[in-house]
Amino acid sequence: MLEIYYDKDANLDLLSGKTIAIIGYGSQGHAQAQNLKESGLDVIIGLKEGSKSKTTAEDFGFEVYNTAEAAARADIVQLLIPDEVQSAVYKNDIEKNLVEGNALVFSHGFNIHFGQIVPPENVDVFMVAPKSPGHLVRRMYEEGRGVPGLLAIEQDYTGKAKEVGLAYAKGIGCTRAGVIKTTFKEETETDLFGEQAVLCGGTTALVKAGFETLVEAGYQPEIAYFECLHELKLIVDLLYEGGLGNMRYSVSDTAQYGDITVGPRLINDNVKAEMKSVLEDIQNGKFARDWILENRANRPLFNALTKKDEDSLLEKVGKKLRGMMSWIK
Ligand SMILES: NC(=O)C1=CN([C@@H]2O[C@H](COP(=O)(O)OP(=O)(O)OC[C@H]3O[C@@H](n4cnc5c(N)ncnc54)[C@H](OP(=O)(O)O)[C@@H]3O)[C@@H](O)[C@H]2O)C=CC1
Ligand SMILES: CC[C@](O)(C(C)=O)C(=O)O
Repeated sequence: MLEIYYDKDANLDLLSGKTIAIIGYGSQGHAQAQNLKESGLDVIIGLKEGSKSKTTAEDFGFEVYNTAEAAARADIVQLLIPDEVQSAVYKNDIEKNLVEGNALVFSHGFNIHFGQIVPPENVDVFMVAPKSPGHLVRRMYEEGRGVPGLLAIEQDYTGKAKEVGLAYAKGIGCTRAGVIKTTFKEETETDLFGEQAVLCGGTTALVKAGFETLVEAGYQPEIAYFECLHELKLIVDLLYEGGLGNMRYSVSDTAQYGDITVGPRLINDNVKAEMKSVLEDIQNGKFARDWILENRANRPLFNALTKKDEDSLLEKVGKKLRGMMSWIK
């Protein structure tokens, strides 16, 4: 049954007098730390020796410690470093500094769900996962808005993990938009599926295929870029604001006819069967194993495929055209 929580359901006072260590000051780390601080909470930052993020965190007024010391000083330790390094950092710096009744927090369930981190039984383990890139977690909070989030409780040693988790979600602004209760398994599998099949992988593959089809047919790359990438943002804004109906209200009837008759020719039963297979690889641990091994091998596939896209005509044309639009950072 759906459990969804808003500001009125969360009590920030549960976090007063507690020190929250944010480990990592990247996309999620800077956003969650800054939002929590502006929500009136006591936040410190934990970083590795020689971290590039140290000065940025200090410039915002944070006290920065090495990872182990930050964990030792905190009641609540939120791991916001990349998933692929969390297990080693946890083993080296965090595990020995957790004491009874502390909370270990995540924003994605990968390492708990796939057994890469096994916390002691005498701490709370929960997840507050914003459904948004970190920079928008921050921007929306600053604008008095918020992004939705998910809350999952893996261990409730203190008996207060859910209330503390909701307070944390309120501190970063997620209860303004709605926080849904889930499990580590559901968050991990749906998040990986979403980023692979739709949000990142599905979208970039669709954009590239559309751009290449037009360019290979002899059309100007700049027009193909505006059509297949630039305008996508404007269409997605309409979907975000009011669903399919809102987008279809704003586009021409000609576009809507093409949308409803031609879209399903492309995203057809074969694509859905492939999506199912992608989901199975997530559920059976194949994707997790591949990603862990890819990192142990120093990312040969990750680097080669990223470089190929960086060198593509789509990226070169986009850079040139965006350079003419001063409002795009
Ligand atoms: N990115 C996002 O928007 C989202 C992320 N998440 C989850 O949030 C968590 C954090 O992800 P994200 O914010 O993308 O992470 P980032 O890649 O942005 O994290 C960068 C930070 O981690 C530090 N770091 C990098 N490598 C190491 C290391 N080996 N040891 C110690 N510190 C290190 C960096 O230090 P330095 O500056 O020195 O390099 C920097 O402070 C993950 O669990 C992710 O799945 C969940 C929802 C969305
Ligand atoms: C879509 C990518 C994401 O899952 C996110 C921003 O929510 C991520 O892990 O970065």
